[in-house]
Amino acid sequence: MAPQVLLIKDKMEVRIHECLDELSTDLADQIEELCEESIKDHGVFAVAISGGSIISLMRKLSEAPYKKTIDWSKWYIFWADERVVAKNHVDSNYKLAKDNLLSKLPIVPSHVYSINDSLTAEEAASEYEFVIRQLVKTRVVNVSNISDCPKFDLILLEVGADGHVASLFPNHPVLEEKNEWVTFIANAPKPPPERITLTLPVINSAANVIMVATGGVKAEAVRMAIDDMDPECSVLPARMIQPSVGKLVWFLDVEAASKLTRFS
Ligand SMILES: O=C1O[C@H](COP(=O)(O)O)[C@@H](O)[C@H](O)[C@H]1O
Repeated sequence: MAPQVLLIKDKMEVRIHECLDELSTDLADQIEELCEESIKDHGVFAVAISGGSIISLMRKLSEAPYKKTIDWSKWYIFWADERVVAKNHVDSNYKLAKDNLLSKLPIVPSHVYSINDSLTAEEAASEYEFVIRQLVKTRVVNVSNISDCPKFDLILLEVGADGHVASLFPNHPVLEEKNEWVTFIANAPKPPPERITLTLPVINSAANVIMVATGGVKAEAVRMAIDDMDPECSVLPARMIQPSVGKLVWFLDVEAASKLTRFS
């Protein structure tokens, strides 16, 4: 069954699915389409991924037809955020993606830019920003036309039940960071406390952002991120994702969409 599609603004679309299998297929179709556009435009596809259940929702990419039809040699993988733990730790976003997705795809190993797990949070954030800066210089990662920020071809985010995305948590000073591309926090309200994250200006400079939320537990966060709100209402990180030039597409299941006033 085709998803119900709501067009909220010219650059924002919400796709609501009856079941997770349908959502996964639609997500894989959308990623393949964006990948083809990017490769046609500038020869590569630079993607930042997140942790959480979005990784299992991306699983169709490792199945037919996508595994054969996608040009994996042009993919460059980054992380929107990482927890400060060893790469083989159960909380590592790298481990989650490696075990459940990347190990099943023919991505060139040297195109996988994971965050250094042998450094402090501060050092790892600054090293990751340096790595991205080098890749912007060589145009593996594009640069924004309106700021000096990197312009990832796609950033994939999952919304937490509290409205956080990447490691940008509600009411946290990290939301104010305007200068760094990558920063760190030491006190995340969700464990583990130490994390490294792309900042809001970088996420909002992407050519495309996909936000995923599934399950009734996320319905309130989704409502507060998408519905018309009183400007006095506290601003949720998920609502602060508004690409300046790029496109934003939400992938929801009916449970996560259930509190949206526009959804019938
Ligand atoms: O901690 C994280 O959480 C989000 C997803 O939130 P969840 O509570 O639904 O698991 C994830 O996307 C992010 O990358 C991560 O570090």
